[in-house]
Amino acid sequence: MGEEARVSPLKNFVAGGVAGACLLLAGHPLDTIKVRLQTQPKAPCAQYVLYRGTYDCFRKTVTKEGVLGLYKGMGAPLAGVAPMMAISFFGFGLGKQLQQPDPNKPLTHTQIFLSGCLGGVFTTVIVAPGERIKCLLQVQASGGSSRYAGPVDCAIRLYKTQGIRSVYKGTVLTLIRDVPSNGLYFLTYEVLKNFLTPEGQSVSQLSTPKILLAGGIAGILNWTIALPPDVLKSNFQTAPDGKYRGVVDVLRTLLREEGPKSLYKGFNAVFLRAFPANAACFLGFEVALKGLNAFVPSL
Ligand SMILES: CC(=O)O[C@H](CC(=O)[O-])C[N+](C)(C)C
Repeated sequence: MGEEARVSPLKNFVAGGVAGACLLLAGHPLDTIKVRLQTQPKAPCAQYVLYRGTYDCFRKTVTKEGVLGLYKGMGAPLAGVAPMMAISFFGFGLGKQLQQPDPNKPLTHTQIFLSGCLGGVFTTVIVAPGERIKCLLQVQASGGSSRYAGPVDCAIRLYKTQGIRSVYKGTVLTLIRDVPSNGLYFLTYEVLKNFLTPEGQSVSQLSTPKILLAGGIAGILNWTIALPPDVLKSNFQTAPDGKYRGVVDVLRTLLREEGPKSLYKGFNAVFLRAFPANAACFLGFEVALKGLNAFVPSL
C-alpha cells in the first residue's frame, strides 16, 4: 500500500481541522440523541422510560427544545472536535512518517493501524475533558435542570470544586475507546481508498462518491469497536461522584442492571450518524488537502 505522495504532518493537521468541523456539523444532532439514550435513567418498567428509542428521543427533543435542542452542548465540541481531528490526523501522519524512513517502501496494514492508534493517544489529552463537559451538558439539558450555564462554566466549576482530576474524569475509558478505534478508522479508510482506486490511477484522484463511501465505512467500523467503551465512558463521566469505583465497576454495574445489550445503547443513533458524519469528515479532509497542495505546497 501507499503509492500516495507523502503528506507532511502539518498539512495533515490543518486538513484534519477542516475535517473535524465537517464531522461536527454533519454529526452533532445524532450525537446528542446518542448520549441522551445512553445515559437516561433506568425506568422501573417500559411504560416509564423517558425515551423509547432513537426516533422517540429525536421527536421529544425537537418538540420540547426546538431544532436547536439537537445542537445542545455543541460549544465544547466546536472548540474541541476541529483540534481533536487535527491532532488525530497529525498523529496518524507522524506515525506513518516514523515507521517509513523510505517513502518508496509501502507501509504494512499493521503499521497503518499503529499510526492511527498514535493519533488516538494524542487526542485523549483534549478529548477526555471535552467529552466530560459535552456529556454533562447534553445530559443536564435532557433532565430539565441547568446546573451549568455552558462549557466554560462547566469546566470552571469542575475544576474549582474537585480540581483537574474531575475535569479529566473518564480518561482511561477515553483511551480504551479511542486508541484501537482510531487505528481501525484510518486503516479502513486507507485500505478502501486503495481498493476503490482503478488500476493505473493515483489514490489522490479518487472521485467524491468513493471518498464518501470509504469515509462512511471507516466511521461505521470505528464505532463497532468504540461503542461499548463509549457507553461506559458516558455513564462514568456523567455519574454523581462516588457512584462508581472505577472502569470495572461501571462495566459490572451496567451488565448486572441492564445486561450485555446495554453496551450497545444508542446503537441506532450512533450508526445513523457514523456514515454521513465520517463521509463528510474525510471529504472535508481531502478537499482541504487539495487546497493546501495548490496554495501552500511547501507546508
Ligand atoms: C469514536 C470517535 O469519536 O470516532 C471519531 C469519528 C466520529 O464518528 O466521531 C473518529 N476518531 C476515531 C478519529 C476519533
